[in-house]
Amino acid sequence: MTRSSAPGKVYLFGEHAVVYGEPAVPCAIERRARVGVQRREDGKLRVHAEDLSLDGFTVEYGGGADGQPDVDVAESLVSAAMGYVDGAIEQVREVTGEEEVGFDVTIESDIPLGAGLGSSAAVVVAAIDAATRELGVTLEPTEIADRAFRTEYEVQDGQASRADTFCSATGGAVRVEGEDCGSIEAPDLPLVIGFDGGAGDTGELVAGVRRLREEYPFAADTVGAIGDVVRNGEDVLEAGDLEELGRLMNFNHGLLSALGVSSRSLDSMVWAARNAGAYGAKLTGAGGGGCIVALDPTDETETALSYTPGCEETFRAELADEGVKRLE
Ligand SMILES: Nc1ncnc2c1ncn2[C@@H]1O[C@H](COP(=O)(O)OP(=O)(O)O)[C@@H](O)[C@H]1O
Ligand SMILES: C[C@@](O)(CCOP(=O)(O)O)CC(=O)O
Ligand SMILES: [Mg+2]
Repeated sequence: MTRSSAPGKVYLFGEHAVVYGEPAVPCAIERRARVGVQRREDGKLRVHAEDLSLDGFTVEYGGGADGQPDVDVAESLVSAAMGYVDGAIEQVREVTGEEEVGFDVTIESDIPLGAGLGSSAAVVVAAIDAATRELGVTLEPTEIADRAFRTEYEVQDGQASRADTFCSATGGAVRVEGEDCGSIEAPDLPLVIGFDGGAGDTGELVAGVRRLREEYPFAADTVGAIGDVVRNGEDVLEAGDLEELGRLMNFNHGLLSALGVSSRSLDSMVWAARNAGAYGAKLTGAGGGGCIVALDPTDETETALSYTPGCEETFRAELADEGVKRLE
């Protein structure tokens, strides 16, 4: 068994707009997905994902008579849930040249699913690293990031940026603009997360923004305005000015809201954080439901969020300096 872990992330700025070539700044956080992989001689792929919202299930497929998963839930649910792992293993087969190889894959994750903390990228990055090493191939984090991006790109129907996967593979704070990905310096950020217990469908939400952008020139301008906020934010981040950083995060949230990707519970949590004195707060990731990120060095935001209807969980997030990690 070969095991790897990879971190989730929050977006300080730039989600959605990054899909259209604007810059974005995600930061890796110490919540990880751990993936264990063991080679199988029969060419099948068997995935055990305890934490998946499908109630902990095991699927076996790839070598069966009809190639269908052997599991007693709707096919569409399984393919939605399995797309990322399946895609990661396809990348491993391609890069190692072992086209017929099978694996037992076990996934454990502290990252809520579909909540904007990048669980998909963390699972894909950790799976690619563990499975390639299981076959005796060690890839550089940038190569893992690239392969993981291709997986997200396919699962999200050709609508994905390199931001989540690069951030998860390399760790720390990163800046992504199109194919340009690099690490940046970030001060110690007092990140507080609020989670509404729900999830959004990344593919659907990205497609919704794309439609708006095609239909309304001012929606395209809104995407461009997010890019301007990010460009401003980069300088402010370098200067370590948390108050201004918070103001820009608030602005970024408003623009995302205009693009239709916020929700009632995300907005409630954002306002609870602001009223509690946070420097700023915004949704993180694809939106539709899931998590917000706020900046607050005091306990006020966490306390306020714990009393906010619609907020199921709140916690402080530490920046993860390390990206993909090789375990034992
Ligand atoms: N613990 C896990 N086990 C198996 N698959 C997972 C796990 N966590 C996430 N995934 C995959 O990632 C998908 C969620 O990704 P996505 O919709 O992009 O949201 P996010 O990346 O914000 O968490 C899940 O539907 C599933 O396919
Ligand atoms: C909306 C988007 O910018 C970020 C999605 O983040 P997440 O999967 O919700 O964590 C899509 C992308 O960059 O691929
Ligand atoms: Mg994702």
